[in-house]
Amino acid sequence: MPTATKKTASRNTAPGKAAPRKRPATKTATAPAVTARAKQSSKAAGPKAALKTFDADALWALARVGAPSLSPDGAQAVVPVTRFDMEKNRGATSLWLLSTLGGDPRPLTSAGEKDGQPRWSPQGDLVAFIARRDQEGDKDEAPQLYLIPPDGGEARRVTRMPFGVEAFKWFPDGKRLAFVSWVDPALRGQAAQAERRKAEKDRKDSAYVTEEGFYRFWDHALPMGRVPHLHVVDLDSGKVRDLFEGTDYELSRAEPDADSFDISPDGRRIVFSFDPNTPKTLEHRNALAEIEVRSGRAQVLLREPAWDFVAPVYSHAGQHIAFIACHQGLKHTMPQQLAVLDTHGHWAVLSEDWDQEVAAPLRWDEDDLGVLFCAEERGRRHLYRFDVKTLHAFPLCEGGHVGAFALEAGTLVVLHDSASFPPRLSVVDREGDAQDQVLHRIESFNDAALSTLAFGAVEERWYEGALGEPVQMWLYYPPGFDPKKKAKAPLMHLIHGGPHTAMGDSWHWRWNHQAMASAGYVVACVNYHGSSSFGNRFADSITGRWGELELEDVERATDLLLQQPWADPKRVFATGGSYGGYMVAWMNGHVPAGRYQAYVCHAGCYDWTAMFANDAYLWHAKELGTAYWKDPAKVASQSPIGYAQHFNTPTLVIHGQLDYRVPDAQGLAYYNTLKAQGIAARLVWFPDENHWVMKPRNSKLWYGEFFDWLKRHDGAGAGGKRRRG
Ligand SMILES: CSCC[C@H](NC=O)C(=O)N[C@@H](Cc1ccccc1)C(=O)O
Repeated sequence: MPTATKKTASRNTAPGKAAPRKRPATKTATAPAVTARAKQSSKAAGPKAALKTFDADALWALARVGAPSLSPDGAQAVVPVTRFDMEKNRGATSLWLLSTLGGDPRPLTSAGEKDGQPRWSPQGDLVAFIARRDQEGDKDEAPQLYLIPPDGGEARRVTRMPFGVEAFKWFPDGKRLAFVSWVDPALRGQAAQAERRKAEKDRKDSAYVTEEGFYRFWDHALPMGRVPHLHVVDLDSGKVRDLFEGTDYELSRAEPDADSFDISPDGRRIVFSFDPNTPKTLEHRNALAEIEVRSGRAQVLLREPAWDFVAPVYSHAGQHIAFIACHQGLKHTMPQQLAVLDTHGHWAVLSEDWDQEVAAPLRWDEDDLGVLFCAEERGRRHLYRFDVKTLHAFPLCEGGHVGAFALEAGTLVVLHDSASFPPRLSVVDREGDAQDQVLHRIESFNDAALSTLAFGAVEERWYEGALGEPVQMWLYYPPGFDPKKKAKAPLMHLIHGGPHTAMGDSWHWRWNHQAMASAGYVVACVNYHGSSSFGNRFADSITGRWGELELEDVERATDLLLQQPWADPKRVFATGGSYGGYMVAWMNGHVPAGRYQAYVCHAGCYDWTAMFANDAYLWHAKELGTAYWKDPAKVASQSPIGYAQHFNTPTLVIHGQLDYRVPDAQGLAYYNTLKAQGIAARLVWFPDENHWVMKPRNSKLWYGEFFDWLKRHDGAGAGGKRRRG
């Protein structure tokens, strides 16, 4: 399994359409030198050892490999690796060094610390990373920047930012770092910020008071009165300068990361994306500005009210800036496109004729004639090189799912996963023909564990969905599934969120398809109308009529699957998270009793009017086609709450209190409504989880509750009847 040389997923062709364009097959080659660690472990597993069931424990026992950074010569990669301890209910991230030529991995920092976002210095002599450490009795109150030589030694703390460090990049001279920290924009100097930090800490009252339109995000309140500024630290002196001090500039308040700015190759300028509007909202369109590092003078490079501009990166020659442009003024679902700005202020969208969404980060190829980025395509995610002259996108590495990449001195490394293996690192062989794409594995952190586990087959299917249009569905089968066997198999829809996301041949740490299939279910993931990766028309098709086409797509899939001889009509379930949770609540109000034996609704959207309490309240109004005060009936007609009188199916409702994307009142209102009507329902409410369940023990409980609920309603009883809770 871990060193598979072929794709696990088979595919059929979209009905009424030409076969998907021919693309190179991905092959995975064994790394030039297999590590001793991998050798030992596969020996321990033994060729005939019985394979174990892939369950929550096995899922959490796997190492989680993060995005790589390459040494300037491309010979080594540094990566964060997180391991969890179910017993202790926590994880630890440490940094590992991997040779891109083959060889044993080497720990750079020791486990027990949360060391993240490693970046190799341009000279190759240091690795910088962000950590919160207790070093020689000196404990960080917030994450700080650290440096460590790649050949070992102690890590050195380089910042003591009162409010911590979020993200950073190296200056080309290797002597400075640019980084993000949230500060009070009214104050000057680090001492004043430190005072402010103390005042925040000593505060005895606790109210959050604001006049901002954007004040909470995902699972946290934004700092009151503080905003993200770009800073520079000089590594020799430790001196820190706030580049935005005394200006109105700030980076995005929605988790500003290292993609929101870039340093010019001569180190003199920094380009960044910012929201030029006041007050800020999550829905504003960003502009691009550039700051001269020495003088601190900033100027707006590009601002177009109808466009959102993010993720700028300089070309190697410094003559061009590639960035992501999204024409939201035209339509809020417009795709993110690749654009380039030159030194004369001319800019152009390059990927206009390419019906795929460009994802950050962007990276100029070494010849400055192409830009590398990842993009989804029909339930997969590939790494592309977009040629800026021919405007042609060429896949450099096909997923599965390519999550991240790094390029240095001709060495291209990808972090990629599939339905059958978690994220792993490989070197992409760029020599030769793409038809014969070869990946060289450079680590084997999970190979031993995976070799002891049973995984089922994965299949891509196309069928005629709503509007008579082709719809893609992925089927994950239980290990050893034999369609010819007499015993019937239960069927489970796993409905994705978004709605503008997609499920496919990828690994999922929270809703793991294989873990669900391993429990005996044939898991169906329908990429319903509205899903991303099938072009803008498909994504936009549900605007103003949420629920309608998606339901038809799911229902048609159920019809199709129930025709299979192996399908057990008494054990049909639908589960989903977030927008997928919305879908199962919608199904409860629209599908006749008995069709599905039970639902699981995780963090589901239930009432689009009350959803105005969430952090993205302006976004769903656009998706629904109106705001509730303008056309309450239209909003109600797209809300499951409007169909409560038709609810009929037992439902497990799960929600986290720290969920600001879909506030837990949504789940509680749904649960209370089911209870009030005497419909079987169970609530799993986490006081310490957000939109996702992130803690090992909570996740294990989640899987247990999930499967118990389906088992309890698996058709032996009164399918279709209302059941008393
Ligand atoms: C700028 S907000 C993006 C919302 C995002 N959708 C992506 O397609 C999302 O978080 N979706 C939630 C569900 C949701 C839908 C509408 C409003 C709030 C939440 C999800 O499914 O994860």
